[in-house]
Amino acid sequence: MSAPLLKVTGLTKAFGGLVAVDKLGFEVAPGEVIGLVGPNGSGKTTAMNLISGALRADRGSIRLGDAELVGLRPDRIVRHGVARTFQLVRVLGSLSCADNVAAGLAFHPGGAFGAGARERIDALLARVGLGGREALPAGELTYIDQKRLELARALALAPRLLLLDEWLAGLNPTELREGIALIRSLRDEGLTMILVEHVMEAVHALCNRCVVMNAGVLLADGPTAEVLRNPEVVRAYLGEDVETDDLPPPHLPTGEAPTQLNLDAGGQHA
Ligand SMILES: Nc1ncnc2c1ncn2[C@@H]1O[C@H](COP(=O)(O)OP(=O)(O)OP(=O)(O)O)[C@@H](O)[C@H]1O
Repeated sequence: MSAPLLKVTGLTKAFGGLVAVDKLGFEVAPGEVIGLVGPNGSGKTTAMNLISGALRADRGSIRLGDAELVGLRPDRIVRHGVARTFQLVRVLGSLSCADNVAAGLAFHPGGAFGAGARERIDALLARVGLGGREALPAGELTYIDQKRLELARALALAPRLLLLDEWLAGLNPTELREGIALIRSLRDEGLTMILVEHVMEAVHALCNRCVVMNAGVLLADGPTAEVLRNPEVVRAYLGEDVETDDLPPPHLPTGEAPTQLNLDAGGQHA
């Protein structure tokens, strides 16, 4: 494997007595797209927040290339090349779609402003399927289109590492297919990504490798199909009393309704 782009070591974050991320370690190679998966509350979003600097680690190291990110402010981490989307979309609702993307471009290392940014904004909006909506206030977009806009804003930062927190959640089957195709096109261009995702169809389609967390700790790290078949991983998702022979196949034909392994559904496979 080539030198990792991202190397996380001993990463730890507690909220009071709850250790949300506990000595987490994993690597991501340049151009790799990994799935960061695990049951609800296992620490995935906290790990993303630590990498993007929204939260400060108690201990451990996050290296992006030669740079140590722990201790840096989020805006510094952006300048090192980390961009993200949020589990609950955060767009600037009163600003136009174009201005939302312009806000991302302004933080791009080297910056891009005014007329010079116009072409890039239009291209980014078209890229995520929002061509022609430049002037529309972001708050008037549907939730799914706000997700697209948030992705365009993240891409405006020209990231080296893109963190997508459940970007494909809540899409209908057609939107999911489009969403997967869009992420795949970014992957084909060599963008390194971490996908926190419960939609297993997307994980199988996009991630060669998965890192699985459970109760803050790393449970498994390996090829996607193998890891998601791992009985320990299955038990973590579905509970101790599940017969692993009864499990759904690790791969679904494209076009089926999205499969979600989700403990919110009372331990059911929803
Ligand atoms: N700011 C916070 N303050 C206190 N506890 C928190 C905070 N953020 C997360 N937690 C707790 O840390 C644990 C891990 O949460 P986290 O959101 O990282 O899990 P997750 O794997 O992303 O879950 P989900 O799949 O449901 O999004 C949970 O028990 C959660 O309640």
